[in-house]
Amino acid sequence: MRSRHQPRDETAPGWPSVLPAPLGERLATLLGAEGRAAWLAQASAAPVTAFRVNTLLADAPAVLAELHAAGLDPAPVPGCPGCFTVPPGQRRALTETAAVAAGRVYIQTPSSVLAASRLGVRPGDEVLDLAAAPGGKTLVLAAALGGAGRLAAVERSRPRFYRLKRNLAAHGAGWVHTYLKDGTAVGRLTPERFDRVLLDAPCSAEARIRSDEPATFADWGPRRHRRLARLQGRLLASGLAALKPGGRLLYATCTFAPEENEAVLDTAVGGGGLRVLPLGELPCATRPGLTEWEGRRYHPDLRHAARILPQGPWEGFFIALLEKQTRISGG
Ligand SMILES: C[S@@+](CC[C@H](N)C(=O)[O-])C[C@H]1O[C@@H](n2cnc3c(N)ncnc32)[C@H](O)[C@@H]1O
Repeated sequence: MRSRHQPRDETAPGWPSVLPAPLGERLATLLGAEGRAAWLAQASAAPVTAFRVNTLLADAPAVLAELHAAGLDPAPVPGCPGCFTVPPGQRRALTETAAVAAGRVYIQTPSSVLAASRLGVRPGDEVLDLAAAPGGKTLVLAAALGGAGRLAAVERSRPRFYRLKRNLAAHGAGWVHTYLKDGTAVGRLTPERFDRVLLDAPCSAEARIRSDEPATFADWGPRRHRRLARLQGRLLASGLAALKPGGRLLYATCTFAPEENEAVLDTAVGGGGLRVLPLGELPCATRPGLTEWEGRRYHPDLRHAARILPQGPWEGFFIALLEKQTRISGG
């Protein structure tokens, strides 16, 4: 099947004609020529098999011993504690291990683990995961709570909500409070309640495009960016409303589109009362958030956001950490 986007190979040498040509042009601008090549390599190959040891049920040395005994060769992902990869030929064997079946291992890209970790959940926090299914990041947040605090996970899609519940139960996180709900309503229902909010927003998933799976890019284009940006903006406003003053919200997507990232954040940050916090040193290749795109200027602090570049075990991601300012009492 051909994409409805007309290929223009002459403007993007080496770009497969099956993929939308404007996507190739945008990725070159957003990620650089090398970043686009790395994206294309990931889009054209089977995904790297990475996993996280689920510390709610097991610890890394025991799990590694178990996997070695099963004939697997896990290798650590530098800078992502508890994350490992297995060689490409071992994906199936990994999925068939007792460690996966019993929930000691969760197959997940390190970028996803990194995103959830950068929210900085502390034991005792009240935490909200506003778009939670299937629950990979909820599990990271649950582990960070260390048995203290409260975690609420919201999901709008009914089938995905039940998948989330099953996943949490199977991974020792059945205690997480789950809500089948539209996340855009949560801020109004629970204003200023949470210390930490994760918004892993529904997005156009440009980092998950596979050149041999037309469904992953069939709808790609400006109309989809605009539609998703409206939803992302409403979810972000809701998440921020649910945040206590002084609390933090981590905004993440697995897409590169500025319309779904900086533009969404710029609207919120422009409203005042928010800081975009530096993310600190990241263990993977990144590009800073944009402060300008296609003639539109964004808040200068959005440079503190990061695009994780597709490279090795790292999938493309966008992350930004926001802090809601505490109110200054009037004199
Ligand atoms: C990127 S996925 C989340 C992945 C998840 N955080 C993880 O790491 O496993 C986005 C999720 O948001 C859900 N979603 C979409 N619109 C929503 C809404 N209005 N309220 C709550 N969830 C929504 C989607 O069904 C999808 O499950």
